[in-house]
Amino acid sequence: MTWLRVPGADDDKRSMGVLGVVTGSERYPGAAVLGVEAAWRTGIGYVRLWAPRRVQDLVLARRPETVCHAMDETSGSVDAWLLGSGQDARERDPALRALLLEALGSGAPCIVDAGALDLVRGHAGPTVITPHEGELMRLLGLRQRPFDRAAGAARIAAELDAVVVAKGAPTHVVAPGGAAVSLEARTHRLATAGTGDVLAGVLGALVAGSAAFAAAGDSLASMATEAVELHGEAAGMAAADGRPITALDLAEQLPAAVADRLSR
Ligand SMILES: NC(=O)C1=CN([C@@H]2O[C@H](COP(=O)(O)OP(=O)(O)OC[C@H]3O[C@@H](n4cnc5c(N)ncnc54)[C@H](OP(=O)(O)O)[C@@H]3O)[C@@H](O)[C@H]2O)[C@@H](O)CC1
Ligand SMILES: Nc1ncnc2c1ncn2[C@@H]1O[C@H](COP(=O)(O)OP(=O)(O)O)[C@@H](O)[C@H]1O
Repeated sequence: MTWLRVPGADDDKRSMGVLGVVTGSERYPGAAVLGVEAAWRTGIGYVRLWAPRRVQDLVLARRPETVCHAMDETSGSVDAWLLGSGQDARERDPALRALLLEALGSGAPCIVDAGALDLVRGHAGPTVITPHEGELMRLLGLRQRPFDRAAGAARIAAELDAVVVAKGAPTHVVAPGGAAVSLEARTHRLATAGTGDVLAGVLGALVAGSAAFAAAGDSLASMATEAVELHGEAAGMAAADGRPITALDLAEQLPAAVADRLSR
């Protein structure tokens, strides 16, 4: 079973999924580059990015096929939203807040990361959140380690009615109803900055590509599981022979990981 889409004669760029992305900031522009790169490399048809000009310029330098919008442009049509990577809620301006709330309230599927996690309670559509351990602690109101990440993820999934991807080693994917899987990546070389931003982009591509025919419920947890698997497989390829990897190395291996999965 795979959520990866292979285009056919009847497909076009829009039918392959339109992902709306609101990520990056003046402080963390690179997170937008990484997420957008990962979405393209996973096989999405169309990526639309809302971001400050500097972030747009950096994304376009790497991925000129991305369609960029100013923060005050109306949202238009997207199949799914990717929100929050490379943002800090404490530094959020009113335009960004309005855009995030509009996306979360739109009813479209949302992937919510990092600096948008504090707004997730306003979500109207099927939603996945991707907290790392520190972000999960914040959502749980915990101040001290150790704690049970799997149990914490299950509590938050039920409370928020959202799929939780609790990143780490292992990564726990928990559906709101409690169904859970734990996934070990092929390599611990993932312990490097920006690899979570890449995961969010992979997930965005899978959800946007699949939203037309499967929006909600268990499907979303299954998409999240496949995204974590693909991410771990691409990492294994990038880290062949134990070599160090950067987040972009990982993103560059995504097409090979996709092809490998489709050939099985
Ligand atoms: N190139 C770019 O643009 C990049 C941009 N990025 C963006 O940067 C933003 C900030 O994200 P962030 O993760 O660096 O810090 P933040 O969310 O403030 O949390 C830190 C607190 O959580 C805790 N903590 C516990 N476990 C942890 C874990 N596994 N990983 C990290 N922290 C963990 C830790 O506690 P400690 O372990 O120190 O006790 C600390 O208290 C975010 O928008 C992200 O998308 C990054 O993706 C990098 C590349
Ligand atoms: N030791 C490890 N072994 C395997 N995977 C890891 C390890 N440390 C981190 N990861 C994975 O790397 C990614 C890091 O994401 P995150 O903490 O959000 O970093 P960033 O915000 O810098 O992108 C997650 O997918 C996480 O599961």
